[in-house]
Amino acid sequence: MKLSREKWEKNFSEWLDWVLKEAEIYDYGRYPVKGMGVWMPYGFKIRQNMLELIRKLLDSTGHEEVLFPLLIPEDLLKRESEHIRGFENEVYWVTKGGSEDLDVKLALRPTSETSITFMESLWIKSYKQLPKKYYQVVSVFRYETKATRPLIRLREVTSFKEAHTLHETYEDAAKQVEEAIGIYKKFFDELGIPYMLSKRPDWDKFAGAEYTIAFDTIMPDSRVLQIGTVHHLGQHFTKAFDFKIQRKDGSLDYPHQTSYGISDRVVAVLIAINGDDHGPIIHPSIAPIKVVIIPIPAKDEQIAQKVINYAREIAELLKSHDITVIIDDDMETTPGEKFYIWELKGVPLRIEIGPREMNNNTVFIKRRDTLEGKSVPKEKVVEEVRNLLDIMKKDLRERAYQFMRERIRYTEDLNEAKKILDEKAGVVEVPWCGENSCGLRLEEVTNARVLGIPLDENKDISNSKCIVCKKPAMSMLRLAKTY
Ligand SMILES: Nc1ncnc2c1ncn2[C@@H]1O[C@H](COS(=O)(=O)NC(=O)[C@@H](N)CS)[C@@H](O)[C@H]1O
Ligand SMILES: [Zn+2]
Repeated sequence: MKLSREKWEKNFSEWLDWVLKEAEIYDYGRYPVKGMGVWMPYGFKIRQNMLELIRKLLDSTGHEEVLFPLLIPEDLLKRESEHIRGFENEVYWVTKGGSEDLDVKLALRPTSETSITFMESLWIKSYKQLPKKYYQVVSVFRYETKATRPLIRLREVTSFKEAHTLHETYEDAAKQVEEAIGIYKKFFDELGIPYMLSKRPDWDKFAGAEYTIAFDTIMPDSRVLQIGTVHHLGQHFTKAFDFKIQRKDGSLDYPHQTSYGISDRVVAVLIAINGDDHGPIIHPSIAPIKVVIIPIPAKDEQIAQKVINYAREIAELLKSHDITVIIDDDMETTPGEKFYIWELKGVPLRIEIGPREMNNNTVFIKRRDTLEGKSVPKEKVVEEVRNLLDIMKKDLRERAYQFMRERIRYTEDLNEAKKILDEKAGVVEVPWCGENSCGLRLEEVTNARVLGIPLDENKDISNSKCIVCKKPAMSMLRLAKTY
């Protein structure tokens, strides 16, 4: 059975606002600072489970978690010229302490390359200490001037996981970029989040990077959201900090760096990616509640109490097998109202228990994604719940990938590219000569953003012509309407 996705697709931003508030995930728009919201308990748990997953992946690949100060002195932040040029319009400054003016302006970190490189230059002297792979999970602050949106475009990015690595050579750092891409692939795959991998064009790489590789996904409104980025920073920051190490051959040289980050956006995608008009479907990997048990009351008091006792038995059984479950035995609400709220919270499985289930020693299990249900004998409930959660993981991922694939189109006709992006958004792939001028021209003509060169597919374009200048195409180029 397919639930309607009318609202979800046609009015996605209203749908997201409605879900975040009604499901008590994240309260946005009422806290009296623009671009800053409040994680409420249920949402906080989803966020914690998501961060636990990325921490596991980083800790198991030699990364060490650290914590750097929030405030970065002006001269440090401005040390790398490209970096500050890219961020200067987005930096929040602290200029007073109490009633005193500070003699040095302090930035609220927009990201931490400068503070981390500065400290590394005091800690690291030799290639023997390399590679170093640090990460931190912090708030970063960016005075975003484009429309702020809950989780998607914040001014306080509260779940910013930034990794910063240090290497002897350019090649070592390039290998680290590949490792980081692998880690993010595992992370998004485990969460069932579909992604495209593109190398950003030179004019849109991270400020202070050699190159940027980005993970993008297509949201329900068919606009593209950048959900993670990996940057090769070369020696940009180590040169700016005059930070040299002794190399294997005894010479002194600036080490090479990478950095890679994800943010609250991952939670926004998790909530949105498999939603329908009843609400989100929280992926079983990070759902705080895997199963909600809803007792169906009987008229007779006696029987109603027995049903609740039987439901509690089932709950204990699931809990004893480490399945997070809750019983909604609130006598004030009807089963229908309970179905509504728990579908809105996106709990993957629901177990309905009435007098019939109690008498037959069965339970009735319903999937949140298809709302299909089936009766299961009590002794099979643990096995069946585990089995259904695994099936849902697979189905949710496939359904999300199908949604994304349908919105990637290829064309060699500039007008058609413009038409597609205007009418359907999504992603358009076109043959490109590799000249930046043609890429920038494309953005102008289509009023869309170049995502970059695809790294996850190689369509044969050997005899295609650049969609702008008709010279032989060197590669494909992706364009999209983005957040
Ligand atoms: N204002 C924002 N609100 C929510 N998420 C954001 C915001 N700005 C960036 N992000 C997310 O954070 C990720 C990393 O940000 S970034 O600028 O691309 N890269 C860095 O800051 C590098 N220092 C790597 S951590 C982006 O890919 C994007 O998914
Ligand atoms: Zn061209």
